[in-house]
Amino acid sequence: MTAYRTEIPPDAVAPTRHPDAPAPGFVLPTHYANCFGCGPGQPHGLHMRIVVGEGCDLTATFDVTEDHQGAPGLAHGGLLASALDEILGMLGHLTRMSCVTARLETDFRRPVPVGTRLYLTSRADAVAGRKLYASGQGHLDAPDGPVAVRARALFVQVGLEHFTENGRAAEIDAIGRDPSLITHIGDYTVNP
Ligand SMILES: CCCCCCCC(=O)SCCNC(=O)CCNC(=O)[C@H](O)C(C)(C)COP(=O)(O)OP(=O)(O)OC[C@H]1O[C@@H](n2cnc3c(N)ncnc32)[C@H](O)[C@@H]1OP(=O)(O)O
Repeated sequence: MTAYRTEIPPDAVAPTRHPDAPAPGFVLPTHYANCFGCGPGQPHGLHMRIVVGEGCDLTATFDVTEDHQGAPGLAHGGLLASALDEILGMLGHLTRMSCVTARLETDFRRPVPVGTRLYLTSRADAVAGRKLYASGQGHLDAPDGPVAVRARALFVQVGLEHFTENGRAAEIDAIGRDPSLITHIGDYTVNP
């Protein structure tokens, strides 16, 4: 059997949904206007609409367009991995862990034609210190459609300095001039 580096370690615990996490059904706003996964500022981005679930889980849709092609009429695999990365990363809204992706393992099970609406799910599986283990999948054209892509991921919790010290100054400064580029939910923002 394959040994995954995203295998959950024995000292991990079940994730806890934060008491102030958004309610089930809440549509998460983009966390950053220029995010490729969810931002409106990216004309060819994924424009994902991510909805809070009942537990530590999320659902989303992603419409695959001609801008997302890898082979003729088919979605690029890296973009499908990006969609999973986005819905997995947004789980931090529920656990209130500001995380970045450390590892993302993706299985591509079926081709995804242009014109497909991909129904994505993600859930937090376990937490071990700063590490959040999560998994997700994408279904073709219906929430219970065939699984086309699935992933397991490890996210690592970071502080705000991860973004302010590593991000390009132009974009960090732009947020200083226009704070609405990043979105807070109540008193909280996941990142940047
Ligand atoms: C709302 C937001 C939605 C956004 C969705 C999209 C999210 C993204 O795509 S984020 C962008 C892509 N990711 C990145 O740029 C991250 C780049 N990597 C880094 O900055 C660093 O390597 C970082 C922060 C992950 C870890 O560095 P650091 O803070 O020094 O911690 P480090 O001690 O190395 O690792 C912490 C733990 O994670 C483990 N770990 C780190 N990387 C990996 C890995 N790739 N595989 C397995 N384990 C890992 C370490 O072994 C360590 O485990 P333990 O605590 O048991 O010793």
